[in-house]
Amino acid sequence: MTNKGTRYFQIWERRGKALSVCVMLLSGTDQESKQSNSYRVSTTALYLFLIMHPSIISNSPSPKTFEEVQFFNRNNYHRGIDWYMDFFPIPSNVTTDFLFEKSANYFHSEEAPKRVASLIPKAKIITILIDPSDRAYSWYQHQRSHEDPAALKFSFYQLLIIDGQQLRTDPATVMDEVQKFLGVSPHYNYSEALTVLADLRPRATICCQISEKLG
Ligand SMILES: Nc1ncnc2c1ncn2[C@@H]1O[C@H](COP(=O)(O)OS(=O)(=O)O)[C@@H](OP(=O)(O)O)[C@H]1O
Repeated sequence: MTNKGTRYFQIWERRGKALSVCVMLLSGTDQESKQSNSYRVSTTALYLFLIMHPSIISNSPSPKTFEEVQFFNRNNYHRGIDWYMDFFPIPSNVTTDFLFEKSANYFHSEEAPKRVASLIPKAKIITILIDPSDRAYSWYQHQRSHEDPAALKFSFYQLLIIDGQQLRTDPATVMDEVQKFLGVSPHYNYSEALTVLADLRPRATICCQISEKLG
């Protein structure tokens, strides 16, 4: 635990806040895109379902960071635990150990996991994963609705999404789809050219088989 983490933890204990705070480190699947990788993964639905529960309390919105607290990933962390806890106004008639917050950018922050581990070692963390192609399509439609120039330039019909697992186990079918997508002719019969076992052999073996077949 860092010195700062230790100090915060002592303050935390002094305040008697021995609470289980659930920090939602929300995740999309596009880890390359730092801007968008935690959006469109159904966080709103989960958030709304959680706050329906009478024993679960979420943070009050932060006007500065589009409602999310963004405590663990940004300089807000240096404002201290009191600043953070002020986002959790617990009504006097409610007793609960279940507080949570979701801040989409925690997922790809390098600092956030370390800080959470220092400050709330028993935190429970929820991550949502969705199919990357579903998520990509959702994000694309979202960007178009906000008139993002890049999204408006391309139709989704210009994009073919390949299942990487299927490419390993059933490459001939995938290559049929690729040919159809490209509109290339003549149709090349990959079934005859490739004989790849459908089980999960080591990649080197599969590559060797393909190379041998392609000669
Ligand atoms: N009940 C339920 N369960 C699971 N998913 C649901 C549910 N309700 C809505 N949705 C879908 O959530 C998608 C929006 O995700 P987010 O709320 O994370 O979007 S945002 O980042 O806050 O803009 C968005 O997905 P797409 O419709 O594919 O874009 C919503 O349809």
